[in-house]
Amino acid sequence: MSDSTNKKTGDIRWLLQLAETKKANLLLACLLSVFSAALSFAPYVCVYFILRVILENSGNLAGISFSSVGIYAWVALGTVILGLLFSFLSSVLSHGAAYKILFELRMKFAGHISQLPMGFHTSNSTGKLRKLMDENVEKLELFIAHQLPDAVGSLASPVVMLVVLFLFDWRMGLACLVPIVLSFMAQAGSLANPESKEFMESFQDLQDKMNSSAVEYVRGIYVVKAFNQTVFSFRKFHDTILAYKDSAIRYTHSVKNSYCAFLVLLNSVFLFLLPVGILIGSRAADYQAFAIAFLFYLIFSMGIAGPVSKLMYVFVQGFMVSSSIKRVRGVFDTPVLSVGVNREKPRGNGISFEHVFFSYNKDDAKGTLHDISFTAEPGQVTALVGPSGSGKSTIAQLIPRFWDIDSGQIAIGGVNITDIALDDLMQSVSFVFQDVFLFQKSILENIKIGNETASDEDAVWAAKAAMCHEFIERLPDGYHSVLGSKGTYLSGGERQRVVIARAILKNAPIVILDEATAFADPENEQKIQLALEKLMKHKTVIVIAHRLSTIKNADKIIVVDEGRIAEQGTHEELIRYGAKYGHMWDVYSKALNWKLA
Ligand SMILES: Nc1ncnc2c1ncn2[C@@H]1O[C@H](COP(=O)(O)OP(=O)(O)OP(=O)(O)O)[C@@H](O)[C@H]1O
Repeated sequence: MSDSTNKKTGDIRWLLQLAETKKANLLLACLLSVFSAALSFAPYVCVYFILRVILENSGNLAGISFSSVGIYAWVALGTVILGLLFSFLSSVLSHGAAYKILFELRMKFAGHISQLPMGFHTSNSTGKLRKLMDENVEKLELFIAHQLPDAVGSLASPVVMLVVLFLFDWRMGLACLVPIVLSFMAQAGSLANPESKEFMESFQDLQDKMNSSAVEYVRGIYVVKAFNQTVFSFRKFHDTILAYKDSAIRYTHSVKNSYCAFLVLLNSVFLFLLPVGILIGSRAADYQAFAIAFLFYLIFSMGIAGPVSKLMYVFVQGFMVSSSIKRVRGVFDTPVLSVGVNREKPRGNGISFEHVFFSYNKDDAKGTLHDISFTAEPGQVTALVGPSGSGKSTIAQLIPRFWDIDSGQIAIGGVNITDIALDDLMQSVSFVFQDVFLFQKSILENIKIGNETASDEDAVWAAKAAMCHEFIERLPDGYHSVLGSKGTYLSGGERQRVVIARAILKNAPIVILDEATAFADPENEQKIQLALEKLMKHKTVIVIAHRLSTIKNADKIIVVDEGRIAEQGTHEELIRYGAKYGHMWDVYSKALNWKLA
């Protein structure tokens, strides 16, 4: 689905390709909708025949065969019931197909975005992605379940309507057709209006912006409250709402004339039919035949506006849905991280960086990392130190391919990481971030994210190893306590240890710790350190730490400065060398003494 070959395919066709197994159901739903639309005109034809029976016997009402009138009446009733039944069945089939497609689409969407590089996520806000996954995908459901059968039915309606219009008197049929064509022209003018086109395109952009700023506002509510900001002082949110409102008002103004003309013309069939009818009537040789036809067209003209309005509605919705499809498809068309054709499994757990160059912004000649080369051996701790912004986290994040490098090579167990299947790569690496993220699920489930096939006993074992067991047992529902409910709130240090338990359960051979103990208090830090020791045992460990005391005993210390490796060695070697690390250690030791003094 994400193949570039699909790019050329029409958006609606792309959506229909998703239907796959449900194609037959959708086809049948559309067919039933066509039957239902065609049957909606049948009662009018029956009315014509009833009128004919009545008027042909107008001089002698007693001679009217009520059995033939009754048949037409029953046929009319039967077609109405059958039409409703077809419409109902069509709706059942299309809804069934739509929900199946919706489910598959959401699953594929979630799977796809998890395989996209981090760059995609940093340039697409959470609010925008939420809207895409939620509202835009929902619109596709609306389209498949309602608009698609309606559209097919609505397209069939004018054809049947044309046939019926010219069935009894082409001149009166033409008189009814003229306002319909004129109303179409008026509406087509509005759809072709550059302003309305621009609105259709910008409509979703503005909604996206409103969503993103709403999510940002809610996420930043701590800052808003701490600095006593009001809703209106949160300018971005406020401005996006205003931009949306302005755009909607401008659009309404731009289409109001053509839309009013469309409605007025569509409902003015009488205005065209009456003079034509009078003219024909005044010259009619067979007045009775004329009267029957005229009465028929007068009645039929009342049923014209409904299907035509529906057709227009379907057109407008088609515009909207195609914009939604474009957006969802845009995400699917974003290439996932590529894996070489010769997929290999790592032949060990050592990590090597060879002349790695990387830049977040490909247009920035300065770059972020330059010529990074080092190895991290299995069973050893390799520490990355250096000033803030020097590139330590970036180096660590390149290992699980959060980003792809520009040149050079990163290998695990001698295999280029781009040749390792993403699942294998993810299985090889555990990442413990400074920013802890826990899902609003039970603690047990949060730990089991590390290894979904693990048993509950294993998860409890991991929690014990990560020094979590004690505080989890004290929670209202123990391991089944859902975070954020019934007063289940964890401190920063406790959250950190749950994340370590998750990593212990995952038992990946490579462990990356990004400032894992940065904000812990001494008691928590000791517990976290004990938990980390269990996690790090016999693993290839990469540690990023500001506090040099925590990495003093590392097997290798790599000093990063302005995106380059300045020096590397053990603590003693680097102190003896007396350059950057020596200076950092001096400053750090003085700061420690200063704090104690
Ligand atoms: N997602 C990103 N997009 C663009 N630039 C980024 C991104 N993340 C980091 N950078 C930039 O890359 C450089 C290195 O950042 P990085 O986070 O790797 O440094 P660090 O040494 O880990 O810093 P710290 O110790 O403060 O966490 C910085 O200039 C930073 O602004």
